[in-house]
Amino acid sequence: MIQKFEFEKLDLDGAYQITTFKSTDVRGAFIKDYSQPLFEANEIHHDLKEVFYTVSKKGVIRALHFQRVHEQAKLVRCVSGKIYDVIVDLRPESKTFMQWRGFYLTGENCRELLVPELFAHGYLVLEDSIVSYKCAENFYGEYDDGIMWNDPDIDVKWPLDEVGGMDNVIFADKDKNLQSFAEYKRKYL
Ligand SMILES: Cc1cn([C@H]2C[C@H](O)[C@@H](COP(=O)(O)OP(=O)(O)O[C@H]3O[C@@H](C)C(=O)[C@@H](O)[C@H]3O)O2)c(=O)[nH]c1=O
Repeated sequence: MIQKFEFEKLDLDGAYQITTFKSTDVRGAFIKDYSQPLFEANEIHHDLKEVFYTVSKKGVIRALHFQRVHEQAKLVRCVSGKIYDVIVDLRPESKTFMQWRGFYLTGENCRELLVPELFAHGYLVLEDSIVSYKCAENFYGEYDDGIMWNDPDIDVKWPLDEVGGMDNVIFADKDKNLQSFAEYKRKYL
C-alpha cells in the first residue's frame, strides 16, 4: 500500500499538518517525511540545519519552548508512540497571536507538523515516544526560551486524563520554572 504526501494548511498562518509518504509491504514500512522539492512544490520553504530526536516516557510534558532570536521553524514528527502536540502563535503582528492548537501525532498516523518561526511548541507524551525534529535554524542556547506549560493567558487544554492525571506528569526541573506569558510580554514585546 502506498500513502502519498498530503499537505494541510492550518488556520495559523505558515503552519501545516503533513501526512508523510508511506509504503508498506510484507517486510514492514518505508516512510519518507521530508523532500525539499516536494515541499517547495507545495510552497513550503524549509531548509535543514539540524536534525535531532527526543525519547520520552508516558506522562512527560516538554513545553512550551521556542528560540527567541534566530527563530527556528521545525518539522516535528512522532516516529514511535503517541503525543499530544501543541503549537502557540507568538508573533505579535499575527491575527492569531496567542492562539494555540493541539494535534495527536503517532507513529502510526505518520502526521507531522510544520511549526513556523516564533511559535512556541510543546507536547504531552501519551505513550512512550520518540519525536524527531528537522530544524531550519541552528540551536542557540542563549536564546532558548519558554513559557510555562499551564500559562493562564495561553490556557492550553492538555488531555491530562489520558495519562491518568497530574500525578503522573513528568517535567524537567527547567520546565517547572519557566516564565509566564505576561512576564515574557513585559520583557520582550
Ligand atoms: C533543543 C536542543 C537542546 N540541546 C541541549 C541542551 C540540553 O543540554 C539538552 C536537552 O535540551 P532540552 O532540555 O532543552 O530539551 P527539550 O526540553 O526536549 O527541548 C525541546 O523541546 C521541544 C518541545 C522543542 O520544541 C524543541 O525545540 C526543544 O526546545 O540538549 C542541544 O544541544 N541542541 C538543541 O537543539
